[in-house]
This record gives sequence, C-alpha cells and structure tokens, in this order.
Amino acid sequence: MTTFSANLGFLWNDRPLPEAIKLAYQAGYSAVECHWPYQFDASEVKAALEETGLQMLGLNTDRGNLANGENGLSALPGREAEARAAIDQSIDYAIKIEALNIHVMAGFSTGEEAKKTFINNLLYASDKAKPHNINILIEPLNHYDAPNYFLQTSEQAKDILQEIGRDNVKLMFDCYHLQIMEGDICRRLTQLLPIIGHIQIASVPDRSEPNTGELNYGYVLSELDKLGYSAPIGAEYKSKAGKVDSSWLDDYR
Ligand SMILES: O=C(O)[C@@H](O)C(=O)CO
Ligand SMILES: [Mg+2]
Repeated sequence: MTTFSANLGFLWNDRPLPEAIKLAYQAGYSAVECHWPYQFDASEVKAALEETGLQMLGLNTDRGNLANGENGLSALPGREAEARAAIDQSIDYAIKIEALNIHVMAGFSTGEEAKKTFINNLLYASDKAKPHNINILIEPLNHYDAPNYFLQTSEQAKDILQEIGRDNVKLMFDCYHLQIMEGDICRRLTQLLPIIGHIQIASVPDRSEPNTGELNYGYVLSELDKLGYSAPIGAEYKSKAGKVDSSWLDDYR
C-alpha cells in the first residue's frame, strides 16, 4: 500500500509549521517533510510530531542570499564556509526534531570546479550526518523552474553519487522535475532504486495535485509497489485551488 508524506514547504505553508503538521495528520498523511523550518522553534515542531506520531522525513539546507536569488550554496566555489555553516545548521535542527534526511542544495553554477566543490561539501555533510543516522540527499531540479541550477538530471546525480561512494548520500528522485528533464520515469526509478533516498510527486507540467497532468501516477506508484518500495511518497505540489485539497489521496489508497 502506498503512503504519503505532506510537503509542508508547499502545503499549509501559510500556517506555522507545528500547526501544518497537525493539519497534515488530519488530512490522512503518514509523514511530513519541509523545506526551510529554521524560523520555527524546534521543540514546538518536535512536540507536534510527537502528538501526531508523524515523522519528519526531510528538510533543506539554507539557500543563501534570497535577495540575490540564490538557491543553495554547496556547488558554489569560494562559498565553502557559508555552505558548511548551512549544513551544520540543518544537521543541528534535524537532530532536534529527529528528521531522517537533509537535502543539501547545490545552487546556481556549472563546470568542473562547481562539481568538485559540491562533492567536497557533500563529503563534509556525510561525515557530520553519519553519527546521527541522517541521510544526505541531492535533488536534480528542472531547467524551467531553476535555470542554471547545478544539478539538473538523474544521470548527473548518479555520476556524483558514484564518485562520493558514501551509503548515507542519496538521490532525491522528484518525478515532477525528472519527467520534465529526462522522462522514462519507471525505468529510471527501477534502475536507480538502490541509490534513491526519497521520492516526490506532483502533476506535470503544472505542479499541482498528482492525479492530473501528463504522468500517470497510478501506474508509477503500482510499479514502485511491485519493486517493494514502501517508504512514504512526498506530495510536493501546489494546490490548484489555492486552498489545500487532499481529496486526490483517495485515488491512491
Ligand atoms: O523540488 C523542489 O523544489 C524541492 O524538493 C526542493 O527541496 C528545492 O526547492
Ligand atoms: Mg522536490
């Protein structure tokens, strides 16, 4: 049976995170994940997780200077000190709320130096996260939403993960981004399963409720089920109506 994790970066993101966790529970989600929880008191987030029994699957490292349009720091040569401070911050927060994964955001860059910088920062994150049983994730983003983002395809991610060779550094397979960039979703999920740490979904191309759009998630999720994948699937979509609508969950349970 497929279970789902509510991505609170998009769902109920107008509410304080502890309240959003409770709303996700009431809507029938089995887990939660977020983007940047740092403005919320970790002890209040932990209390909401305990009250609902939901686990926080993941959070992201800080993006850097938002006024300058930054979207992560870890593949930016010369910005290692800030990238590592963001990694430290995310690990400290994840420990407090017992989150499972940290998505280390690469940022806008390209080339061999950027790759080397990203790998070194990921090794740093891997070492720091290991004693706490936290996994590090890297996520390719599509070139329409994040033009010039360093990590854009699962092929590129696979190559980086092979070079890193750490069992706690994995791929965040966001079907929305990868359908846009590469397609062939079910074959890729099957082949990459050993290096996948988390899977996310949304409709393509409009990133709304997963039961619409060009990708048939009924089929994708049943293939994952056949592969024995049983972790909650991240629902990372923006509700079409503006107000969160969770009725699509009934199509897949
Ligand atoms: O797909 C996304 O946009 C997110 O998973 C994320 O963490 C980066 O914005
Ligand atoms: Mg995603």
